[in-house]
Amino acid sequence: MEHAATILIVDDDVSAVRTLSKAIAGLGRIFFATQGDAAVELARDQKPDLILLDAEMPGISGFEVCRILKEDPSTSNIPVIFVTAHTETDREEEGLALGAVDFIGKPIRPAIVAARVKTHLYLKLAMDRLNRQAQTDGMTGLANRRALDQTIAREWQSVLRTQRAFSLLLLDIDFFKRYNDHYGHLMGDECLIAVARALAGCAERPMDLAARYGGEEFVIVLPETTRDGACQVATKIIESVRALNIPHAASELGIVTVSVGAASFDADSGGWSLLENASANPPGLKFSASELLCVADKALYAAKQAGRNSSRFEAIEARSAEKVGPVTGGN
Ligand SMILES: Nc1nc2c(ncn2[C@@H]2O[C@H](COP(=O)(O)OP(=O)(O)OP(=O)(O)O)[C@@H](O)[C@H]2O)c(=O)[nH]1
Repeated sequence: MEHAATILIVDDDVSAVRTLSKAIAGLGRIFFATQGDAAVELARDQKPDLILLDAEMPGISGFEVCRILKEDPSTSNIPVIFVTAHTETDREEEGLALGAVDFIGKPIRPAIVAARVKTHLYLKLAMDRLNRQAQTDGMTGLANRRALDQTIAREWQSVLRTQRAFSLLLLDIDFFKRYNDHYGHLMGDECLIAVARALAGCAERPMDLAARYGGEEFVIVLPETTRDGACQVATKIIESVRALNIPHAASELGIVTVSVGAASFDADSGGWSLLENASANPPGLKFSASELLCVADKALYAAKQAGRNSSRFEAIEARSAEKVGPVTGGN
């Protein structure tokens, strides 16, 4: 859902803040800072949709604020408009070279400020919408494969840096071909959407990510989660899908079920010893996040072999699947 735009005004002159606020009233929620360091903090915390930034301020200058924000991946996409009395060409060039989208001269002309802010807010919100769409699976609303790959790559870097546990679940709807054949593809799509909704409800922590991997396969990314935690989520997923109680006349189980393969990179799963063997140098590590996904795939295969509607965990080194949690009934 689209949120109301937020605009940060940064100027050490309070009367300028007031004039700018008046000029852009009605275009979004406005908040302000009168110093550069407070502006950086607010931008990181609030992620405004646009910043009107005074170029000359005591302490950290507006140019320096812009440089800091553009170097930080969490704030680099926030458009910055410089507002300054120094409108010489070389100053303007310098500001634009730092990544600002526009340059407005003082004294402030309210109609010009409002028009430019409107344009840049429109572009920012449109870009946000496109980015969201590019990361979302159109049918289920879950993260798509691109978002999944990006998340895994980012989290994997964090695992190597912090040596925090990391787990992946790979899951697949049981006998889904038969479901499509029996009920038709439209009902198949409805089933995928319902299962996806159940999965989203199981990935509860803010850092968890539920994604559609492709077809009727899904992946749950569980950062900072050990093998025990991953196995608990796997069990919860199986129970949640069973609780949907979607009839599946072409399955021996009578209802739609899923099988889950779990893999973890943590102290118990041999992950840390792999890191140590890489002579404390992560680039030397002969193991990658995609290999962890292969381990989860092996575990999923084992769950399918064992009769479906269940989860299996596979350790990195031993590569022998173990049953991770009893799933009662229907099996
Ligand atoms: N309706 C629908 N079906 C899809 C979609 N994506 C993949 N499928 C179907 O999912 C089915 C997957 O079949 P299989 O890979 O043989 O797996 P399965 O029948 O679930 O069998 P097991 O995984 O062994 O339990 C195929 O029939 C695909 O056509 C989709 O977006 N919508």
